[in-house]
Amino acid sequence: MVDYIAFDSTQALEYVKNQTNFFAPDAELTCYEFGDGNLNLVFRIHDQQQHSVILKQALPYARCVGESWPLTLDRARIEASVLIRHGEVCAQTTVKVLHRNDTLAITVLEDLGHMHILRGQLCQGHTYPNLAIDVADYLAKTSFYHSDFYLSPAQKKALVKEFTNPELCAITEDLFFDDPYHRSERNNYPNELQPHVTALQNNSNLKLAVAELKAKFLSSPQSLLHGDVHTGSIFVDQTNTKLIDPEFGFFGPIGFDLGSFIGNLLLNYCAQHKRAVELPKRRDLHAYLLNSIQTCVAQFEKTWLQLAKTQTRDLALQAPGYAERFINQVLRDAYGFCGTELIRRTIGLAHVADIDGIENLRARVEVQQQTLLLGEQLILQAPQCDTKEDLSQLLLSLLL
Ligand SMILES: Nc1ncnc2c1ncn2[C@@H]1O[C@H](COP(=O)(O)OP(=O)(O)O)[C@@H](O)[C@H]1O
Ligand SMILES: CSC[C@H]1O[C@H](OP(=O)(O)O)[C@H](O)[C@@H]1O
Repeated sequence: MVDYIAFDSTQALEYVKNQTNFFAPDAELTCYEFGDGNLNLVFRIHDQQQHSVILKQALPYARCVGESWPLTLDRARIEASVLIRHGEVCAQTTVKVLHRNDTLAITVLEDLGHMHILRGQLCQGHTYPNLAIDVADYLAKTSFYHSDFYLSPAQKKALVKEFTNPELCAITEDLFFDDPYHRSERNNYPNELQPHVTALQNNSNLKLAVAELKAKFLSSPQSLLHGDVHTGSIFVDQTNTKLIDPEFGFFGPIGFDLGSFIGNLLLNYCAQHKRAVELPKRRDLHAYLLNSIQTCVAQFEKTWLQLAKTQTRDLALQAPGYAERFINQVLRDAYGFCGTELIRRTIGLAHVADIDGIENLRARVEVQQQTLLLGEQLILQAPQCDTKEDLSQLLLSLLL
């Protein structure tokens, strides 16, 4: 067995040439690294006929920080395994794994280069008609089929063990639930925002509500999550949607993935206020984003309940009304987690291009104030909402 080494482009090319059979033996191959995420290397290897594959390799540290932030290579095993499992229940929206090598922390993936990363597209004002339904379908199927409703207790427990992901979960625990609410060296925001950050960090009701959400994240192994459903982890075109990058996957609260997704749509919604977008176009984008959130939540709930009605295997969980009660709580959780995504992307370590791309400082700070306030109110008020209609009303009232 070859020990781990971090590849350069030549080594990535040699690996694909010698250890896989994607290309003919005499193919003339080219390789380059183009990863732009926070954590890993991403290489594209292609021949002269436009056939290509992606080789993703984990580094023993977080790429965005460097060797001072060591990070487990096991994340490559988690990522490939989540993709395979999610692909088994929702192939249409999951990037295909073509090859894996857990020792080298390598996953070879289908190349989605003909599609686009959603975040950049939304920033440019492009819209995708199937996005909301596709993401809802992915979230409903992947979460239902890995939950206690479907798996036997023994299967579920074995999977919870297989997908224990302590180091990556610790990043989420720190960045979502701790750093923004305390002084932390990792926090990152302009001085102009300090009064708002101070108010947020002194809000004891907010901290209590965040504690509830963190406790849920720490100890609710409801299903196998993607763990990082932001708009930079979604490839889109006018017909298809593909999720990538589930290295933060673990058994956690189902609402976390849905909340992260709608949080990222809302970050873009708020940023559109200050982009150089003319009013009619901005209204259209806002309507599209709001409609996508509502459609995604409604479709997620509908698909989940249909699956629960027809495919629940656990006897007690078949009790009439239980699935409805369960999914209602998942939606409340989702809006709360959505609030934590809004806040951590505004003042925490990892920002989003939607906001950071606004060049004018005053305009950017105004958007940051809005995302902080929206996040705060969602976290505080979602637990009081009884139905998805109440949650939707809450969101609409906060966006007025
Ligand atoms: N299957 C793929 N096809 C094409 N490009 C990809 C693929 N997977 C990743 N990429 C590119 O690499 C970038 C970083 O990938 P990502 O999985 O998000 O890395 P990280 O884990 O470091 O965040 C993506 O933004 C995208 O541009
Ligand atoms: C130091 S990890 C910060 C942040 O990065 C991850 O996103 P990605 O790897 O897709 O860029 C994840 O959201 C983490 O919270």
